[in-house]
Amino acid sequence: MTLSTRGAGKAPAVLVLEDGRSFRGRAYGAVGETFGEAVFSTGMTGYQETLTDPSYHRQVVVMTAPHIGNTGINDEDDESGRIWVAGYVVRDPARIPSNWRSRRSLDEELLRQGVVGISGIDTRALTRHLRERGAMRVGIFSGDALAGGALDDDTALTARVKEAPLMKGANLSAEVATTETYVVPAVGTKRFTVAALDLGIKGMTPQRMAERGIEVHVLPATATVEDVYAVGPDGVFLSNGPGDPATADLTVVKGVLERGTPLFGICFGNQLLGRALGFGTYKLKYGHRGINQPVQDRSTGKVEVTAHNHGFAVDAPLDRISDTPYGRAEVSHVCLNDNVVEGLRLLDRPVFSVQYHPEAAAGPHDAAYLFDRFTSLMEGQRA
Ligand SMILES: NC(=O)CC[C@H](N)C(=O)O
Repeated sequence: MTLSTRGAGKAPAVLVLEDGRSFRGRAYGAVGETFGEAVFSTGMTGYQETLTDPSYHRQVVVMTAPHIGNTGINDEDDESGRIWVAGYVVRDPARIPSNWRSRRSLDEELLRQGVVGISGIDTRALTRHLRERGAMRVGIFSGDALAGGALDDDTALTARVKEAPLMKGANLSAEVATTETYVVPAVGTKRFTVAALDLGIKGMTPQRMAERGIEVHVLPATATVEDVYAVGPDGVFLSNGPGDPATADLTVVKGVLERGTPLFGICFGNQLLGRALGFGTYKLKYGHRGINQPVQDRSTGKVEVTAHNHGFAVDAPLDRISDTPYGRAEVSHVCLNDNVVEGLRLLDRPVFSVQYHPEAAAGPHDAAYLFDRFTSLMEGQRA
C-alpha cells in the first residue's frame, strides 16, 4: 500500500475518485499511494477510535469536520492494535496538538503506521459529491506515486483506482479478527459467560460487557458452533466488522438461533442476524458514519443519539411483524434521518441486535442500555 514512510511535509498529493473527480492537496501522514472505498464520517471528535475501528478496513475516510488532530494521539483510546483505515482525508489538520493525554501528533502516528493521507482539500465538496453520487472507490497518491507527470494525469490515475477491489462482495472479517481466543475477565463478581464472535470487534465492546459482570471469551471469526458452546456460554455476541454481510458464513448464527441461546449482535452482527432470519442486506448509497445519528427505539419510543459506521443495511419491513424460520421478528430500532433499519428483535426467542455502536467509543452513551438488555435476557434464561 505505502511506498515510502518519509515525512510527508508539504509534498503535493492528489485524491482521485473512480468517476474521475479529483482533488489536489498536500500529503498527510505517510507518502505513497493507497486505494479503498471513499466514505465520510461526520464525527467532530473521536478520530482515534475511528482510525482504529477494524470495520474501516479497506475504507478511505473523509472527515467532514475541518479541524482534525487537535487532541493528538494518546495511549488509551485505540480500539484495536493498529490503524485500520486505508487512507485518511482531512481539510485542515492541527499543526500543534494540545491535550493532557496527547503523546504524539496524528500526522506522526499516520506516518509511523504507514497510512497515506491527504490534507488541504475541500472536504465539503468531496462529501457533497459522495452524497450525491454514492460511496465509490478512491485513490490517494503522493511522492513517487506521482513521478513522471502523474500528478496531472487524472486519466491514468482514475484507471488505477478502478482496478481496486469493490466493497460489495468483500469478505474481510478474517483479515482483521483475532486468530486466538482470548478472555476479558468480568469486573467484580462474575455473573455470566459470553462467547463473542470477533468479526472485527472494537476493544471497548468486551469492556462494556465485563463492566456488567460478564466474562467475555472473544473467539476468532472462523470459530465453529462447537467452539462457541465449548465456552459454556450464557449468551452469544456477534461483533461489528468490515466487508459485505452477504459474503459471511451464517452457520454459527443459525446454530445459536436453533438452540435458543440469548444472542446480541451489533452492526455487522445485526446484518448477519438479519440474513440468518431470511432478510436481505443491501448497500446504502453513502452509509452512516459518525457519532450523531438519531435512532428511535420503537419499544419505548425514546430517541437516542448514537455512533454509526455502516455502509450496508438490513432490508426488513418496518410496518409489520415478519415470520422467520426462528419465529416472529420485528424491526426494533429505526434511523430517524432516513428510516433505515437500525435494530431487530425476535418475539419468541431472547435474540436482538442493533445496526450501530452501543459501546460508544467514541460516542454518546445513550445506547448503553442495550448491554443491560442483554444481561436481562441471560438472567431470564436462568430463571
Ligand atoms: N461497523 C460495522 O460493523 C460495519 C458493517 C458492514 N461492514 C457495513 O459497512 O455495513
